[in-house]
Amino acid sequence: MEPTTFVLFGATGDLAKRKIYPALYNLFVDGKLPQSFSVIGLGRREWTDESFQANVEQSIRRFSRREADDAGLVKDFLNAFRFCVLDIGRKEDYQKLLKMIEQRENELNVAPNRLFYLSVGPEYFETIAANIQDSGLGSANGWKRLVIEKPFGHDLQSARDLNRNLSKSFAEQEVFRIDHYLGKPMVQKLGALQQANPVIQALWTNRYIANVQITANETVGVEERAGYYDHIGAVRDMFQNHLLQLFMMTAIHLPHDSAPDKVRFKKKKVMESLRTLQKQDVSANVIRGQYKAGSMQGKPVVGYTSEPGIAPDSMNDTFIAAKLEIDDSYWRGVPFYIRTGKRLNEKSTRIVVEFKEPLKPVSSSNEDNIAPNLLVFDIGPNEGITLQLNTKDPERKGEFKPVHIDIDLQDSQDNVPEAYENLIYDALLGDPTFFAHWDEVEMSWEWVQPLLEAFEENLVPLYLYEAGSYGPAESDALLAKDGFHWWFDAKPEQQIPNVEGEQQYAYNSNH
Ligand SMILES: NC(=O)C1=CN([C@@H]2O[C@H](COP(=O)(O)OP(=O)(O)OC[C@H]3O[C@@H](n4cnc5c(N)ncnc54)[C@H](OP(=O)(O)O)[C@@H]3O)[C@@H](O)[C@H]2O)C=CC1
Ligand SMILES: O=C1O[C@H](COP(=O)(O)O)[C@@H](O)[C@H](O)[C@H]1O
Repeated sequence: MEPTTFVLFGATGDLAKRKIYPALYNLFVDGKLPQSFSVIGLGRREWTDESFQANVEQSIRRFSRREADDAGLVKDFLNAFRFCVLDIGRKEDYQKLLKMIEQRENELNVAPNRLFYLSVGPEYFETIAANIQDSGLGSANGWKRLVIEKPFGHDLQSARDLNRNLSKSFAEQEVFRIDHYLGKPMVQKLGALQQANPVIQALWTNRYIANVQITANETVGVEERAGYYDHIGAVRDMFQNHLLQLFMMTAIHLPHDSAPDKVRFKKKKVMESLRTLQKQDVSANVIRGQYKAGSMQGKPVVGYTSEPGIAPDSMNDTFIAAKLEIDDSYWRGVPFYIRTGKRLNEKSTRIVVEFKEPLKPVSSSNEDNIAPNLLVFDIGPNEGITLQLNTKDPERKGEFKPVHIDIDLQDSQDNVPEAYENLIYDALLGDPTFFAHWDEVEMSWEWVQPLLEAFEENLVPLYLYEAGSYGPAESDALLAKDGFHWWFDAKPEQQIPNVEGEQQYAYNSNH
């Protein structure tokens, strides 16, 4: 890996503390940082190198996956960190930064490869990019990269404006747009599972698949982020980015050679074939919800509009479910149901692929128990892959019963890199595969824009759902219209027959 100077805007902030420093430390322990590596932290706070290093040390002790108990190792790691007081709007501060970086590069005798990581509010992205360009920070004789956090725009127009402005200073191949769902280990495996398994490849079409369900349910409410969330809602916070990225990663058909350009090209193809919704069609295909008071794990919780900082008459969405259709030869006729929300019954991010049931039309009475084959990718909080098949139950007159084959990934999970580790590592390597290309971002906003307008104009009802439930009943009805239901919601009538204690096949992925 090439020598790199990691220039971190927002080095005193929450994201840096909780995610970036722990990720860097884990990479360091795993020998995945460049031999020659410096971090220059930036912020307005009057930190010194020493106070910066002390803050980083606290962060890695508290949040990193790898133990920070080897004093020598921790010292070596912290030695790479320097701090520069900088106000994003002050041009002269960038000259000071340039001198400091050049001095570090000279000390270490390394090429001026600079990775600028913007862990600051989106209102600063354009100013920072322009100042990097104007100050000469971006015109040294090495590579430069820009890593930016979400949100990338507030709607289609603002995203386009932002992109146009950033592209004055950074070319598309230099911009690494983080979507942390793309860094999740199971999401990174989706493509490989398809590429390396002809069985999956062969089944990945409308000939065999009845529908696909993508869920990202959360138990948390708005937390302390009222000011941010009340203007954003589930549609911008999760759906436009994370959920549509999961959708693309599920629907792509990958060639064996998965060079970054190919993956991105295939994702773009999916978005190009995605049937667009007109504003007036949104309410038939999209369910908008907001949580009301309820209970979470037996404890009462307030409704969204009673949360601190939220207007009592807020119409903001804390839940969204949508039916998407892809108009290409692979997926025509296969609905993709996508949902996400806060204050739901459980934290789970999951993709369920439900297969068609060719046996059903010729079934006799003892086949009533036949459940569809399902392929389930659990993305979080636990990773796993499960295949639901049917077998015969010798104790019940040979009735059919479903069994689960669990691909048990638990043993190997203790040391699985976290999303930010994967993404920072890729950014250091310059591998853009798991970052959002502008085309994907733009097409996601294009699809979402009619939803934003329909929400704004109240063309879509806002359904209230009880905190601790699985969202509004209308989200169930969205699937019921097509003869389907959400899998794995703990509603008794929708549960698959209990297979506990019955024959199960467990394969450890290490075997
Ligand atoms: N926190 C999280 O879990 C997540 C955050 N994000 C995104 O990451 C970004 C950062 O979030 P987060 O760390 O939570 O935010 P914080 O509010 O905790 O930190 C903001 C950072 O920006 C710096 N900053 C603000 N204004 C200026 C300025 N004028 N000049 C220089 N530095 C400035 C602050 O430094 P100082 O005060 O020292 O000037 C601070 O380091 C945001 O875009 C957020 O949306 C994305 C996903 C998750
Ligand atoms: O980006 C965001 O993601 C989190 C959920 O992330 P996860 O990795 O815990 O699934 C969400 O809580 C937050 O509102 C959103 O901004």
